[in-house]
Amino acid sequence: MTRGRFISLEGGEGVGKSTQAKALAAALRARGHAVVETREPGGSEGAEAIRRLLLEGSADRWTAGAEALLFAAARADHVAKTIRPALDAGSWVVTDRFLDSSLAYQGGAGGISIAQLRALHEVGSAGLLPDRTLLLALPAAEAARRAEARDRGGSDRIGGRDAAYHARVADGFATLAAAEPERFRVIDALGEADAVTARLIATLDDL
Ligand SMILES: Nc1ncnc2c1ncn2[C@@H]1O[C@H](COP(=O)(O)OP(=O)(O)OP(=O)(O)O)[C@@H](O)[C@H]1O
Ligand SMILES: Cc1cn([C@H]2C[C@H](O)[C@@H](COP(=O)(O)O)O2)c(=O)[nH]c1=O
Repeated sequence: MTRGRFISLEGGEGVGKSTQAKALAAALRARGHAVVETREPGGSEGAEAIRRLLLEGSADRWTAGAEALLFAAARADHVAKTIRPALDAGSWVVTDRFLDSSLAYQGGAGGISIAQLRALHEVGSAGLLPDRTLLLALPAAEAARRAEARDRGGSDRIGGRDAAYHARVADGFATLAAAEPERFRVIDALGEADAVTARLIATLDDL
């Protein structure tokens, strides 16, 4: 059995990852692939329970270190219970966020070192990386407009952090993409959703 392909969608709040994860999974299925569509934090029973701990409650519920550990623990369960079994069965896996979200949010924006976050990922998930990471790029004002129209002021613990935090997240993603051009593709997320999906699909030809 040929191992499946592992694709992650990344980017800040409101850039269209969830919309595009669904559309990309549908487009891959239409091409005859078995596809598992998943998300982080979450994607397995244990990780969905940790998601609630991470995204609900007061802003100061966790220290920065505890938050990083919880994301790594959720990812370890997600990888063991959902991602690796699907890849081993030959399915494509499309995930809405993965390790790079921890590197950009808890690392670039939150102050935990990238080396420590990668070490946690090594312990929890044996360092598994996507075959391709699609970073959706959108001007901050448009991303905020879309997120606001969707959430109507009711954002979660992390989405509700201030604009300076989210600007550091965006810078963190850009730095990660520049450092790993083989794995990352930066996709213009402006325009109609269908046009964005076509851009995403075009970056997967070699896989
Ligand atoms: N190409 C698009 N043009 C206009 N609106 C869009 C487009 N893609 C998605 N949206 C809308 O923007 C909002 C945010 O999209 P979505 O939830 O997919 O983003 P996200 O990156 O997953 O956000 P978050 O990380 O905050 O959950 C949704 O209301 C969605 O319907
Ligand atoms: C995986 C991951 C996520 N986050 C943050 C990013 C968002 O604010 C939330 C998830 O919400 P979404 O609507 O499902 O995108 O969690 C993070 O800070 N670190 C991570 O590793």
